[in-house]
Amino acid sequence: VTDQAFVTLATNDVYCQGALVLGQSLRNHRTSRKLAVLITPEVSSGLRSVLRSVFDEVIEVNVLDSADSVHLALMQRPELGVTFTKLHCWTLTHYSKCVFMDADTLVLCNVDELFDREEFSAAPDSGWPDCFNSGVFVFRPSLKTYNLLLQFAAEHGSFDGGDQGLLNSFFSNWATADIGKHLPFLYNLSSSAVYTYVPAFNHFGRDAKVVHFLGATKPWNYKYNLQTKKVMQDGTIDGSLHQLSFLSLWWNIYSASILPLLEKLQKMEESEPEECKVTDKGVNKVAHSVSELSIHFKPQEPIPEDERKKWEEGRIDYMGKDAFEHIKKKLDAFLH
Ligand SMILES: O=c1ccn([C@@H]2O[C@H](COP(=O)(O)OP(=O)(O)O[C@H]3O[C@H](CO)[C@@H](O)[C@H](O)[C@H]3O)[C@@H](O)[C@H]2O)c(=O)[nH]1
Ligand SMILES: [Mn+2]
Repeated sequence: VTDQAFVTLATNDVYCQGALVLGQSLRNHRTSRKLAVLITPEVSSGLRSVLRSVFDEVIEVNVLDSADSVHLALMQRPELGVTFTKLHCWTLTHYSKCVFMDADTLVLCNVDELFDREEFSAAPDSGWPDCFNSGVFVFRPSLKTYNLLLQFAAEHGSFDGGDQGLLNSFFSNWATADIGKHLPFLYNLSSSAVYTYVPAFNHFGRDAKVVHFLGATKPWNYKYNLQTKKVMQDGTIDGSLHQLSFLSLWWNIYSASILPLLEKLQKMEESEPEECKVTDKGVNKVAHSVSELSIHFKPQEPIPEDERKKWEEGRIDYMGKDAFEHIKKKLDAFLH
């Protein structure tokens, strides 16, 4: 089926890691639909090429690129920036129907049956079940809907500051109008909801189809040991076993399928002539994103506190001791 697609969004190299795992999980479960990812100019050239090896389409959108008065009204509302970006999925009019999935979701099985649903279908939000969660939804691309959404955003904003509030106000009859547009919660199981109703999770959880790592801490923020293949718990993680098994699954896909792609990219970039390396901003950006990940790998010698802090704050000395070569060596040490 070429006129239907799963669509996700990544506005930076870090969210790209999530998008890649999601895309890979859809491939692993043999989706018959196309895979598309929306990116913004901030995404580095290196990660774009990695995205292209998992997705059928990598589509750059600008954070604000609507050419009408709505655009101007939205410019006064910078806080709606990321929200606006998700709305771009309605512009993919070369598809007749799509399923949007957040970059922090993961499919556990083939979910192509979602395309039997109509716009606007979504699963209840675990925090307020009369609202849907906007991490997984079925929609029909349409410039008309897109423009109505922008206009709505400019006029009413979003009650939660994000796309979820906006979309719930726009598709305001979702809660009551048509039960066919209520996706089962199993299609958007928030990993945190697992604790709020443990018996239900124990009873129904085995049928989960999509996990959503909603909230501030994403899978890529946890530590993972590539040797033991375990997500490391060090006190700060409120460690439910179920949560941990979903996290392990995310990291297993990441280490088995995504890290090799990143490594291949690094090798290719290293073989480029030296002048090229210095001038191509993409290389540094990839080094940056890889280093962000590598801080999660257990260092063989403890990193002095101020060094670690520098890394975590993204202040990386590319040309000096944190140069690409060094970061790569560190990665290799954990990979082999
Ligand atoms: O800096 C960012 C932030 C978000 N995203 C994309 O936007 C999605 C939503 O952001 P996320 O961090 O996943 O939000 P959640 O923790 O899931 O929080 C909720 O609130 C968001 C804002 O309303 C909704 O978009 C989500 O669907 C909803 O689950 C991400 O998955 C990405 O696809 C980016 O690309 N870059
Ligand atoms: Mn999310």
